[in-house]
Amino acid sequence: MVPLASRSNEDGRRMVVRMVVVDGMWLSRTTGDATERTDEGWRGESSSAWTVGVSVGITVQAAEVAACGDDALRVNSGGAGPVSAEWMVPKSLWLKRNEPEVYAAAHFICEYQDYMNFHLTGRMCASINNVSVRWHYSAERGGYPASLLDKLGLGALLHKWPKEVLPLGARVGGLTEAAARHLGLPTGLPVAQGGADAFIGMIGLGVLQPGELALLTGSSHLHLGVSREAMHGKGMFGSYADCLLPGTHVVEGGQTSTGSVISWYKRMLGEEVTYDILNAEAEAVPPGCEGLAALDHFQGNRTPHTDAASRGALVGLTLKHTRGHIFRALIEAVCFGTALILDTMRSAGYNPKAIVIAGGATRSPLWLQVHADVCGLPLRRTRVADACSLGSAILAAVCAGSFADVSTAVQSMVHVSEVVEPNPRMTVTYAAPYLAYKNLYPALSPLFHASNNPAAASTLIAPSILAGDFSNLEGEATRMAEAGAEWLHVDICDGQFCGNLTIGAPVVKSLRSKTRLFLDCHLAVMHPESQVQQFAQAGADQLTFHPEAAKDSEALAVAIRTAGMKVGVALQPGSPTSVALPLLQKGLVDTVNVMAVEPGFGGQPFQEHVLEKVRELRDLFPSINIQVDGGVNPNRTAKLAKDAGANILIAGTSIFGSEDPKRVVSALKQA
Ligand SMILES: O=C(CO)[C@@H](O)[C@H](O)COP(=O)(O)O
Repeated sequence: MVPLASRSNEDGRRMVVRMVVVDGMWLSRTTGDATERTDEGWRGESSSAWTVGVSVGITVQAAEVAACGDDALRVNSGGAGPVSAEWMVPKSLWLKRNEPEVYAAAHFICEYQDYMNFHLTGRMCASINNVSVRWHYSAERGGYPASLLDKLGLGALLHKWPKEVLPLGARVGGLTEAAARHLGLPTGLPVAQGGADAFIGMIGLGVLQPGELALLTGSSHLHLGVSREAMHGKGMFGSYADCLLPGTHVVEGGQTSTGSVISWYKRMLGEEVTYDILNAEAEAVPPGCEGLAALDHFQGNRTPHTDAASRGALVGLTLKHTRGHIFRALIEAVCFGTALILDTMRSAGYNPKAIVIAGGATRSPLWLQVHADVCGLPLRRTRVADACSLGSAILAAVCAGSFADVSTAVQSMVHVSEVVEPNPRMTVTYAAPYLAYKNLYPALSPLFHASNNPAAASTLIAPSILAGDFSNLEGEATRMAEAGAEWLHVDICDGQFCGNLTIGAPVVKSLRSKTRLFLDCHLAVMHPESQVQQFAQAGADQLTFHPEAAKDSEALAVAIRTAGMKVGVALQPGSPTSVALPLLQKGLVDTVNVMAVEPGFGGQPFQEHVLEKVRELRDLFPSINIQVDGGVNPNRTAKLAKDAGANILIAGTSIFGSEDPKRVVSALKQA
């Protein structure tokens, strides 16, 4: 008998957590009463399983992982993040936080694929592909990411993750008797190590050489390029060392909605309108669609902007545009999105020379040609359209000994069927519409973010609780709600960034349970990145920080948004707007807090020079929230702030100091 960590069930029966399985989107655990290890593996059946949806809570842990700043996060957009909630480390962190007993008792934590291999062969091992791509593993840096795990308090994972990591096509083992019986296959049949579908698709497309890029198309586009060197950069994922073949690296980009946008449009037009009709109409439309541009972000953008709130758009419509124009504009937008991903990879040092394409987009000659022309690169198609299945067959053939290695097998089993050459003249023609496409996201992004905030158009009042009675915060919050305020402004001061020491996340958590007001938490603190998770868990609605105090403002803004809060950026009276502009231009900010007093204390005089910043910001960003904070009163300064363009007024003394806060809130709104 092998002793395993165990605990008791409610009914007193001993329950053994044998392993926790990280599947693509979920977490499951398998438990069993039998603990005997035999030559065939663990004896005993799974007796229960649970699953946890990614959306439920792992996003909070994903943001926490992204914010920890470890060097292993270079594969996440060069360290700028985010980290996907589907990846191993955030899921493990979720488990530790939410199911600490299961985490502690788990003997193995692994991928579903490792779990299947374990049941097929009795051997617990991981795939080099999964661990380099989704577990922050790097053979050249010592394997599993020990320092990242250490920072997150997850050091124990090093003993729970599989000890062995096998290359693609390696023999995991032979089918156990039980597995062979279950599957109706011979005992001992070799089981080959595999990996994530799209990466195995690279093998099926024969994309193994540096400079080659696989474009896997379907409802979304995935761009996977092979590189000789490691390279990391903003706006792309990877590179992942050895995830395909030893000694090479893979860079990753992606578009969330591509084929899905095309099929959405066709669906809208009814069944009688076929793709052949639409392709013919689109072919008759000149490149650039006579000024009609589209944005393909119907379900957000994966790279390079990594913005789940971004949305699709059609811009430049006139009465001359036809359904063929719109169809072509959508096709072009998807291709421009791919070109932008390739340009982003180029700026990180990766220079693709050829694209090998698979999937639905290959069925439209027009779409193929636009891809080639816009990207200025030849597109190769291969004989077997299902690249992922062929890739698996290649790995099986290598494992069975039919070929010496993956490269040799690819030479025999993958065949190019067609090369679509770019037309250099068309590549030049597309330069202007491509530029128009690139300008769409920065121009529209504030709208997409503001559309989450329908109240942005009218004046909102945010009483600053700093002027309230701290011995009765529930009563003060209720008083402000009754007075007609929509938000409650909470100043978090650490005694270092500013002179006062106020309150932190635990108090916000208590307030959250007592009020439905929008909790607008202003971090006037050093190291704001360390506070994101606490405030998300406390129930803050918006988290505002001072860029000067942040290690990486962009990463912080992404982490706040990923954690489910609105992003605020605060400018002290002496801070220029340039401190916030890069974040605003990238659409990462919901609210700018223009402080009219020094942070830390209420009751200071209003500094009128800050109004110039409000005017400048309102001109540049018509849809964002602009707050003016401090010294705001109904007599004079509220009107100055509103005339300059503020739509949220933060006022402490004038509201809490009044015997009739309702009258003051109403006067501030009407100022
Ligand atoms: O952020 C601050 C101070 O740090 C402000 O929120 C003030 O607390 C506003 O209060 P009054 O100036 O209206 O008293």
